[in-house]
Amino acid sequence: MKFKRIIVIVMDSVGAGDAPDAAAFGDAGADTVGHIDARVPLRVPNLRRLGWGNIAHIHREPTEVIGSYGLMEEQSAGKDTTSGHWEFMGNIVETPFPTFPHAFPPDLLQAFTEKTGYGYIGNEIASGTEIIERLGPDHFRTGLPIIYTSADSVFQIAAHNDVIPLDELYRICEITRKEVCVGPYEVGRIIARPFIGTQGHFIRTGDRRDYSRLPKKKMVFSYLSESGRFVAGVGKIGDIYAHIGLTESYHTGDNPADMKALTEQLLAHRDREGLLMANFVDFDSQYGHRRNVEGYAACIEAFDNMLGHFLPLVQPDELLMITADHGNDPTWKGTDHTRERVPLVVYSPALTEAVDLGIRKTYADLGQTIMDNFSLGQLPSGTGFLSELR
Ligand SMILES: O=P(O)(O)O[C@H]1O[C@H](CO)[C@@H](O)[C@H]1O
Ligand SMILES: [Mn+2]
Ligand SMILES: [Mn+2]
Repeated sequence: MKFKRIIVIVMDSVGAGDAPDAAAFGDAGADTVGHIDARVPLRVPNLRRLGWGNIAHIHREPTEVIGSYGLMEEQSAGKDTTSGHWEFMGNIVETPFPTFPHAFPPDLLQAFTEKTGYGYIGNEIASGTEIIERLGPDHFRTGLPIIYTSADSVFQIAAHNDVIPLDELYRICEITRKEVCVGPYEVGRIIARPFIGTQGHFIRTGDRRDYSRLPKKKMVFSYLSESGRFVAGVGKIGDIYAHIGLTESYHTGDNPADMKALTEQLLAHRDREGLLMANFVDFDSQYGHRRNVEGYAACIEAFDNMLGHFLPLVQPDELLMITADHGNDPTWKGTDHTRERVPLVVYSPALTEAVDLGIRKTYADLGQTIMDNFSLGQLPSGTGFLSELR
């Protein structure tokens, strides 16, 4: 069976239990959904209907399953958003992007100052909400951007909108992307982290921007758009794929805005063939990194509720796939991502059986399924599951 449109939703960081290689990442035993459900039994009737009860470690509830379901393992040498998303679309990241466990070296910071004209404060491994509160007074006093990183390959630049206007922050990030973080310092992403509010009550805004490094391998988006299909990204998708191969991009601020844009774009593309892909980032940025179990649980339940309104819109010539890019167990040590298998559920009203898709050996199986659906050939990695669907 083939479909006219494929819809991919990435629940950012919603992992389903430690991957076989989790120990190498210090994450043996991590389980984002399982540990949340153990603390806050999840009410997720729609995800259950799609098969979540068979793949995530959640409490039992009698449910009629109408979706096909499986787990996917990441092959890429990294557990960040970029490597996960690129692998979905056929680009396994073999050489890890550079990380800075001791913060950024002096020559890199010197280049930052020379190229952008700005000094900096910070230069730490930090959690973004914590560092802006701690360095807020310094930031206002000096007018300098706050620079920090994490276990991920990221160069994050935070600034209050009243200290460095948004356009200026974006300009600094663009220069950092093109001229500072180059060569051995070519990080996965430069991230603009604008915030507003007053000391003790700072709020990071939805104007965050991710500046991805350029992928060196061709991915599914390009095959699709070169064959005349539309490729519409919602949320961070455009940024994550460095805006390559997309025909349209709809940047959003939060999960409800993602669902609104996704719904609007689905309805707007009913006469076309192509791909609609959305990243829902709140799970990760608002709750996973903050190690907020209750908030994470509520966010999953709110997503499930929105999904309940979205599912009836999906037509028989459309295929919906819902997955995640890595874990971020809110009960785990630290504040970073966790190496986990990710859940995969697949739904179309045209399908009549709930098929167990098993444990997929690479996220690229998702992209190869899209390639097969549109007869676009074979990616360097990935085994499509289109022919397994019933
Ligand atoms: O603590 P905050 O600023 O949310 O940063 C987090 O967000 C980054 C990108 O997902 C991660 O690398 C992690 O550092
Ligand atoms: Mn992510
Ligand atoms: Mn993250």
